[in-house]
Amino acid sequence: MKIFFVTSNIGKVKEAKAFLEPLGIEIEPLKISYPEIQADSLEDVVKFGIEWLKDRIPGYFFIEDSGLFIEALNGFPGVYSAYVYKTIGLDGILKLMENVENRKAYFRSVIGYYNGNVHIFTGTVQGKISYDKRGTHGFGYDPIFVPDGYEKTFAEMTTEEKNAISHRGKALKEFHRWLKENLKY
Ligand SMILES: O=c1[nH]c(=O)c2ncn([C@@H]3O[C@H](COP(=O)(O)OP(=O)(O)OP(=O)(O)O)[C@@H](O)[C@H]3O)c2[nH]1
Ligand SMILES: [Mg+2]
Repeated sequence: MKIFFVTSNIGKVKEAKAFLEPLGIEIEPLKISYPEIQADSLEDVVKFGIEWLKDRIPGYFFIEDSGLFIEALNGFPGVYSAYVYKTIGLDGILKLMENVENRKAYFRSVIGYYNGNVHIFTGTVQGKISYDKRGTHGFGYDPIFVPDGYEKTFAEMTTEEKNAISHRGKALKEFHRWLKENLKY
């Protein structure tokens, strides 16, 4: 089966393909930008996005909204992660975290799939903000995020290694489980 993935982020496409294509689900990326509302939760952003997109996409599709939530910053950048990444970037976050001992943070991913109805799948990974940027793989905040139980950042992992433990990997796993049960492919 083929599903559209509406996103402007090729890093997300790479991860979704690495996860779902070996399972027999073809992913076709569609770079259509949709409004991302200023909401309190990633779920609300995803639900609004689906409502806006559903009559514009020629088939079943999903979108994904994700964010980095830093404990010492009361959850910032959270739902604003993309904007903060584009403005102050990794150096800005490291600067905000200078002399901050509590490095705890988590990533959250919310996938919304539309097949006539909306289905939501989520994943979280706990970790820490590093003191400097490390690694060249991945995208976004990967060079400054160290998942719990590891010494290396997400950017020092291969796509497969990251998918096995990441927020998006967990959400994709839930999504795949649902597809298998409901489509019997
Ligand atoms: O280190 C990271 N590891 C990840 O696994 C990850 N996933 C998302 N992000 C960043 O968090 C923001 C999400 O915003 P976001 O969901 O709106 O994505 P986006 O705008 O890049 O693409 P899209 O909205 O077109 O799909 C963006 O700045 C992403 O770079 C990540 N950073
Ligand atoms: Mg976005």
